Amino acid sequence: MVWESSEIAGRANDWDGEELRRRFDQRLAERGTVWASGVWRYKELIAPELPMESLVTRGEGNTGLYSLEAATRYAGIRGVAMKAQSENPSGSFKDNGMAAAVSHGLSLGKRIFACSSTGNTSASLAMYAAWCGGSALVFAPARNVAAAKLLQTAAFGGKLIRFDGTYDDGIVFLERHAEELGLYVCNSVNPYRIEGQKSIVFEIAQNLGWQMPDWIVVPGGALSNVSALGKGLEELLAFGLIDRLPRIALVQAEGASPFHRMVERGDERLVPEPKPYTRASALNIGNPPSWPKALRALRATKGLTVAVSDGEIMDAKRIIDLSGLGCEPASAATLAGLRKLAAEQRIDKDETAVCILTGHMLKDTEALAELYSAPSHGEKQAVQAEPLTLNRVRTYLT
Ligand SMILES: Cc1ncc(COP(=O)(O)O)c(C=O)c1O
Ligand SMILES: N[C@@H](CCOP(=O)(O)O)C(=O)O
Repeated sequence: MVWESSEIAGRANDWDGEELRRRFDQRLAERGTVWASGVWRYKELIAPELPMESLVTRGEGNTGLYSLEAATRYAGIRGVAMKAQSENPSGSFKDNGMAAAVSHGLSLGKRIFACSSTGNTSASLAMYAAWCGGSALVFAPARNVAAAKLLQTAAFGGKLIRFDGTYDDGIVFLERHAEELGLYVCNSVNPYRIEGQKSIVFEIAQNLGWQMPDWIVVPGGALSNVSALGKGLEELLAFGLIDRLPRIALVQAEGASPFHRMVERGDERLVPEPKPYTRASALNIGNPPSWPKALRALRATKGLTVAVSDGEIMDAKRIIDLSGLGCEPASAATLAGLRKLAAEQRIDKDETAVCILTGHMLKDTEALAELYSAPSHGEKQAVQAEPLTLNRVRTYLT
């Protein structure tokens, strides 16, 4: 069973917030056990019904929360911190939700897990499937995906089926055929993905001594993450673990922004984008399945949406990369969006924000090549085999 927020809130009396806080703090020290997982530490709020023996963990979560001076200056607000989900074992935020979905599948006796993916969901799924001795079947678009993510998926033993179409087409296929094929679907249409991903805001709250920033900024594609973070925040408040809700800012890429357009127009229904395209390939999604949940999250937190161009995304990525943290393009949409929202005075200069850095910089090596392989310091070719001389080195110090 998966609880809806209202049911969770209704059960708030079953657990005392103080007692939960004490347990969660105590479990931080339990290294080497399942409680050390940044997901299962919060089991009571994620999947209380799952038997302990079906819980899978690769030590997901426990990711860093970093204040970034350069990002703060770039956004032009009081303070910006980055929650580095890139530090997860497969290198993206997907691990938080995938640990929960695969554990639920195992509890039902499932062994063949499947997903449609632009590459991060599949890498995460393949990793957990391998870890628990199951197998992963992955549908991935033939174009506009980052090669490293699919190689990572294959390296974990995932079986890849590349197809002509987008993530959205893969989801439609799974909806039609998963049952007859005996596949356990681990996309974020699976509610356990959302339950697991809530732990990202649980960790932020715990990290900050149960005080929240003014804003949580998240990139949006399929809209699973914004839905999960909104649900998690509502639950933290219902259990008395935090005393006020931060607002959510959802950032989409202009070429794949059907949800932002819907919110901007005040529509009640999402009109899918048939040919989504953005350089931030993880966000190439035109028909996000979780849009009703995302709308709820936005309303509950008095949130807002914004769309940014690929140029703005890549510019913000440089700031994050050169700060020493690094991320893939989709994650940099957060900082690009924050800067735009501050410039438009929709976010106050005196406010603070935590951006969810969803994926590791090595996930998209094509983006790294685009941004950084250009010759620097007047050298014709950075990789040319020139002799190493003092004069040459000095040009790099100017
Ligand atoms: C790195 C990265 N960032 C952001 C997103 C978007 O998250 P969501 O699809 O949950 O909206 C994805 C893909 O889902 C992703 O892989
Ligand atoms: N970027 C995602 C696409 C969304 O997938 P889902 O896990 O929310 O279904 C990916 O990495 O595939």
